[in-house]
Amino acid sequence: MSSNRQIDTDGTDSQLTTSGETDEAVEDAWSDYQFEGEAKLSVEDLDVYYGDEQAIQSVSMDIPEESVTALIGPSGCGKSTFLRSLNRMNDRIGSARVAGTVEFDGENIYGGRTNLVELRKRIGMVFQAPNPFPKSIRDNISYGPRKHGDLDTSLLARLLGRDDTDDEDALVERCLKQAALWDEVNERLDDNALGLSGGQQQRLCIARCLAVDPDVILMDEPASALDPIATAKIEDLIEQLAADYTVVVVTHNMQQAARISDQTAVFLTGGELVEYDRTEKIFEDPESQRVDDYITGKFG
Ligand SMILES: Nc1ncnc2c1ncn2[C@@H]1O[C@H](COP(=O)(O)OP(=O)(O)OP(=O)(O)O)[C@@H](O)[C@H]1O
Repeated sequence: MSSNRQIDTDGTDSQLTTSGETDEAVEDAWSDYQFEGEAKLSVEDLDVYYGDEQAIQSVSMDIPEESVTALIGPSGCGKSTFLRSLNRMNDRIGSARVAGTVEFDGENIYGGRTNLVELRKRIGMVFQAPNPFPKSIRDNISYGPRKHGDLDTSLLARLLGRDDTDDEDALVERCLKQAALWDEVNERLDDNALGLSGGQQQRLCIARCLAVDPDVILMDEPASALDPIATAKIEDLIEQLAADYTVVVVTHNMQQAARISDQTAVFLTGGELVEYDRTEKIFEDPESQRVDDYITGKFG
């Protein structure tokens, strides 16, 4: 990383990097966020590499249960990589290599015994672009539980008197209500999901994620492709979900992080976690000068 020396107004000198960030030694205390209650996820010394490139550097942080944690930082600082490492989605990228531990309810998900299907059922994911299946609204919800063997509405099940159609109806209604979509779609559950608006499709994807009963929902910029009204609905929904679920959300939108999250982690260039604290503290009185510069728009 190249840099230019500059003299700050307080007389100290510092380095300006090519990204516009001022070089500053990161203090561990800035990311040692203390909270009441249990950590749902506990990350310790996490490094992620793509080939020889390191995208996440020695990140440690505890994520409290039943709350919203926002991950913010400039483009390319590793937010999505970090998010994907929380349910081992990086395993799907051939060049990705992960070191360190991520404990989920006290169990290291990178230990040898992890069942990835079960892990991703309990730690679900919602992506930037809504990606419903090209199936009916109902089938989008029941697909996961059917696949996991929790719902059976087949002819054989009917013949054997073990038909779960009533359970399926109840599940579809519960999930669509939880995702604040029921009132808009309950008359057309058998219509193709691709006929919904972008915002409705994203809420359907959230409902689909809820259908397999997760504990944690990871969201990667879930509203960035949506208009302001659809975005507001997703933001309200995220806040409501935090009553029952642990939500971790990557966002480029700092106002959004400030509105919806309980705690905010700021990643900066090179995949470092620079500061992690209550959202109010991060936005009103951060410890790091670099975080202050980023929040006030001096770079990023
Ligand atoms: N599949 C991949 N293969 C190789 N390098 C990758 C891959 N995904 C991400 N990277 C690299 O890892 C670094 C972190 O990327 P990542 O997408 O995690 O950052 P980000 O903060 O989420 O960025 P953005 O805000 O632009 O989405 C970048 O240098 C990126 O080029």
